[in-house]
Amino acid sequence: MSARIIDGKAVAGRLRGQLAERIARLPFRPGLRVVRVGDDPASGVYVRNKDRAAAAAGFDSATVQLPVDTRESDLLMLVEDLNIDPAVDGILVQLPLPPQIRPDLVIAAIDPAKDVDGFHPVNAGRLATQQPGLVPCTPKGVMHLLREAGVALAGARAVVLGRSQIVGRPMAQLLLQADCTVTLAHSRTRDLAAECRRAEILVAAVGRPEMVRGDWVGEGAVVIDVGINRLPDGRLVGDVAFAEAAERAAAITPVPGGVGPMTIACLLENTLEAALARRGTQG
Ligand SMILES: Nc1nc2c(c(=O)[nH]1)N[C@@H](CN(C=O)c1ccc(C(=O)N[C@@H](CCC(=O)O)C(=O)O)cc1)CN2
Repeated sequence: MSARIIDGKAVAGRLRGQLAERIARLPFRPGLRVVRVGDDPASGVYVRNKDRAAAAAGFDSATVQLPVDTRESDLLMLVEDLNIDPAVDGILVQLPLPPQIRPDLVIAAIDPAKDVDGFHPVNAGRLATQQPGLVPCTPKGVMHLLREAGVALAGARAVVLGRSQIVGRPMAQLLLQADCTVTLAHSRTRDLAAECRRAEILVAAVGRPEMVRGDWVGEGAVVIDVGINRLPDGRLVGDVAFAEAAERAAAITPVPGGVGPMTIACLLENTLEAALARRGTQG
């Protein structure tokens, strides 16, 4: 089998276009503030991409750049300022943070109504209890992709590889809400390859370049690669060995051009949702 490519770049472009049309009809511009601490080069690319996409869709977007030796207390004060700023609808603190700053503390300091990353414990709890709230952008983007690709979700055996707070766990919750039968596999799972092979939908989110080999993929599976790994030679690869997996999968996302652009589009979608919810309007 040679897999159909699920084009995240195209789906993200359409979603951003729809958001731009909705924003053009609003009497205000939703405000997004991205906070970047330090100069991690990978984060630099993402932050620039976010800025560009946000501006093109009509958001009032700005990045606050802080030095790498910023104190945790100073970052917490900035978050508090953004929490009370009426022009700000969405706050995103770019991860990873330097070691002197505890990410959990910073995430918990963000007003849940402005937590467009969906990482705050209140939003994580809402997702786990099926209440409306802001949903983490990457798993939300994966659900958009699966639906756009026409993948039948109800009853499907889905395996999520990776149990991180920001991708694996919320991903499993969303698939469960869509009536998949979900397995959350991780580094302590016995016989990971066999577990993955049973999946009709396989979502790889481990952050290990090309860890998922072709023989980990069941014939006809849908493979979603969340990993974005920069190799020493400069190439960007996912968590899945693409060419091998594409031989067996029915459909697969590429890296780049798969889940990454969807993360950015869903950040914008969350910012619009947060802006409308804060004003008590549907838009
Ligand atoms: N606060 C957050 N920090 C981080 C998150 C997050 O969701 N919230 N996720 C990742 C990085 N990330 C978003 O911030 C992200 C990474 C990559 C892309 C992307 O579009 N990648 C492109 C390739 C870009 C390139 O050439 O390097 C692609 O896959 O096509 C978007 C978002 C960690 N931090």
